[in-house]
Amino acid sequence: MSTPNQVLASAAQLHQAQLTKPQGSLGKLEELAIWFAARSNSAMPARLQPAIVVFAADHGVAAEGVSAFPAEVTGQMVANFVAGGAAISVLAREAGASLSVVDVGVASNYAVTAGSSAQLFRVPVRAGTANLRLEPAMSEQECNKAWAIGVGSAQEGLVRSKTLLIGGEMGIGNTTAAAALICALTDIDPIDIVGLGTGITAQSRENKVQVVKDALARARAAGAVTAKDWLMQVGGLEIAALAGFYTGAAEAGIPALLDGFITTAAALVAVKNKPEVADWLLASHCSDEKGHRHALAALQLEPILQLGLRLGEASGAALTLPLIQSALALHRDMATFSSAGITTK
Ligand SMILES: Cc1cc2ncn([C@H]3O[C@H](COP(=O)(O)O)[C@@H](O)[C@H]3O)c2cc1C
Ligand SMILES: O=C(O)c1cccnc1
Repeated sequence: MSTPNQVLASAAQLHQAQLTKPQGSLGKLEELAIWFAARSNSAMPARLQPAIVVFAADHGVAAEGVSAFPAEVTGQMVANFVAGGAAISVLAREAGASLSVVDVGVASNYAVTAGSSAQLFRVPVRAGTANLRLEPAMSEQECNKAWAIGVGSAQEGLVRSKTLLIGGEMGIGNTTAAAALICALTDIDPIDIVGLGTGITAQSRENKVQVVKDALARARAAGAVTAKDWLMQVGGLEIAALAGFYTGAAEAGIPALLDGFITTAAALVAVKNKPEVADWLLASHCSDEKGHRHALAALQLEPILQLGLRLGEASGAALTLPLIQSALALHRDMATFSSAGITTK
């Protein structure tokens, strides 16, 4: 796996010091330019070519009443992504990012219209996971298959010539799976991680906490130890694909921008499985889902934005793109003190 280039980072830092502004006055934007310089082939990184890939799958645990919406919404939203009407459809267009949808396990039938705004790949590993409260969400083989689809999505034609990869997700019930994974991999109590997802009531949340506790106890008794063990026990097919996606991005030396709670849970799995993946991850925002900030802290990631979002789909990552592109444009295009003839002390 390649590592970020510290020589380019130092060159970028020196360049920042010469731009016509007080030192450090562009705050986090300066850090972003230096971060990308270390991960591109140049101290002056070009405008990013972002690719958004949304992984979709269903969750057997939806039968436990853990979501405010029925499971069929997963497939219906896939159709909405393809038709161009979802939040991520709009935001991808605004940001000039390509949008692809990968169905790794949607259980319901859904119809897609021709003349689509997003490319759809139907490669279901199985029709949704099993109910993770009662049994392993998937087999080891299914988990590896979903993971491999994610790796392939980060390395093959889908993202050719792209310089920033963004993973998104759609899967009714997936905040339950993500919460269980975060608890398992950080040892934080479900009370502090389980949130309201699509907007369940406080009473439903109590049930959701219990579902996560039961799943963790069951998986622990079944001998779950490694990140991949936990992923097959209490994860989801789209979460496995996302973990593979981040791993594939890191292996290809392409930075990946995280979105919300679920993508961060997948990143945690990828990093616990292979710590070097962390070098290629950037956090876009901190969502309103209760445990997100804990998951980001476990990855030692600082989010760029906090807008009270709780949507997923890659929406928070897409919203961060204009800021990142601006950071790079400032780095490339601002005058230096000497070129502008501005005196310093
Ligand atoms: C219409 C609609 C669009 C969405 N887009 C993303 N999610 C988000 O909500 C789901 C997770 O929440 P929970 O665990 O409570 O089911 C995921 O599909 C996530 O991507 C949506 C949810 C709905 C209902
Ligand atoms: O933070 C997220 O990604 C999120 C939160 C609630 C529901 N769906 C996604």
